[in-house]
Parts: sequence; C-alpha cells; structure tokens
Amino acid sequence: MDTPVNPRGRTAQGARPPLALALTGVVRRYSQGQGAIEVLRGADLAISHGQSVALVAPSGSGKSTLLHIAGLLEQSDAGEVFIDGIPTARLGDGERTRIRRLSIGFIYQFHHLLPELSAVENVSMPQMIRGLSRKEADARAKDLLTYLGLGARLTHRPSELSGGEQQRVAIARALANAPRLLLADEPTGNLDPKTSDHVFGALTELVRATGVAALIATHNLELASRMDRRVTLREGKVVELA
Ligand SMILES: Nc1ncnc2c1ncn2[C@@H]1O[C@H](COP(=O)(O)OP(=O)(O)OP(=O)(O)O)[C@@H](O)[C@H]1O
Repeated sequence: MDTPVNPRGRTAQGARPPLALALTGVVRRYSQGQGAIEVLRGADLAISHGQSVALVAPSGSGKSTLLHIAGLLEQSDAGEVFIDGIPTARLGDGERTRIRRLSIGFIYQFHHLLPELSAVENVSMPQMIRGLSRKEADARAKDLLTYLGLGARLTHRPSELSGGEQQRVAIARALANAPRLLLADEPTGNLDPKTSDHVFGALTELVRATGVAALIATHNLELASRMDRRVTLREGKVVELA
C-alpha cells in the first residue's frame, strides 16, 4: 500500500499547517560494480508535527538511505523532500545546510560526539553555530542534559561517559536547536537491552515533551510499539504497519 501524500499537508480549505516531513516519489540508486541498485523506488511518507514514527525494516532495505535523504544529508535521484512544507530537491548545498541546521536534529547509532569537548560543550556547539551566545547555549545545554539525567556529568568528556550516557548527550545535542523534525538511525543499536530501554524511554519522553516530529529507525519491535505509527520498507517503498 502506498501512502497518499499531500506534501504541504493542507486540506482542500488549506486550513492545516504544513507537515513536518513529506517525501513524495523518492528514488535513490547506487552504482554497484558494473550495474546499479535502486534502493528507494518511489517512496512516499508524511509525518505531521508532533507525530512519532518508527521505521522497522530488515538490514539493507534502505533505512539509513531514507533517513539521510529526509535529513538532507544525501540527494535523491528523483522525487521531492518537503521539510515543514518547503520543497528542498532543487535547493543548493548552502540552503539545504541552513534548513538542516534550523529544522532537523539527527541522532546516529554511534553518537558521533566530539571527543575533546565536554557534554555541555557538545550540546552548546550547534546552538552557537546557529548564533546563540555561549551563555545562552550553555544554559539550554545544561537544562536538556539535566532533564536527561546527566546533571552530574555536565563537564565529562565522551570518553568519561558510559555508552548510554554518551547516547543521551547525543539526544540532547540533536534537540538543542529545538528542531521541527528529529531523525534517528538506530539510536540504541549499540547498547545493551537494559541501557537501550532506558535511553529509548528518555528519547520518547523528550519527543513527547517537545512535540518534535520524529522518524526513528529501530530493529526493536517493543521500542517501536511506543511510537505513534510504525512503517517499513518493502521493495523500495514505505508501507504502513498496524
Ligand atoms: N554509498 C553507497 N554506495 C553503494 N551502495 C550503497 C551505498 N549506501 C548504501 N548502499 C546500499 O544500499 C542498500 C541499503 O543500504 P542502507 O544502509 O540504507 O540499509 P539499512 O536498511 O539502513 O541497513 P542496516 O539496517 O544494515 O543499517 C544496501 O544494499 C547498501 O549496500
């Protein structure tokens, strides 16, 4: 079943606000050896503001590809990606980077924190890039980290934190600029089951508290059941799950 998408998320009367994310007819091919594989073959997906969606699909089906395209980290070969109603396919790199910085938070499986910076500095950095003063950025970073239970770890560097703590810093960093859309690629994939449950709990709580729209790839069905919707990838298309 293909999801019918009205990318700007409006009713016939034009009353509703734009969707946080809409993908329409997204195609992505990679050359492999002599030939090419088509990973996404006209994928459609619409996510409203405040909605959380789990992406549960087999390894190699294209989850990371879809997330990278939705996060404007990668270009599609065809189709359109609307962020907050803005079509992005024809934008240049500078404009795509600007939208990404303003509107999108990304959490990776491996936290990708800067090793030489403390927890607070890692979370302050994206805010300062956006133009906030160090004082304002640090204040928000401390609030977020404390909310995530890291109040006693603010000045620790990543190497001084556990895997679960590092991933909570990565969650705080992704939400630091109050994005409209949060994308996460197996955010608890490298954690043990108990830590994974704890980190995912913190993530879902923060998603609810901030009202950010979220698309989270996970192999964990129990964690996926806590999201508003579940989707999968079948033959390069997004399919809604029960
Ligand atoms: N840069 C690339 N060049 C060539 N092929 C690629 C590239 N990136 C991904 N692929 C291929 O596209 C397919 C989908 O990859 P992708 O990483 O999106 O899958 P995934 O569902 O995220 O997998 P996993 O759950 O194992 O991380 C795979 O067959 C992969 O080999």
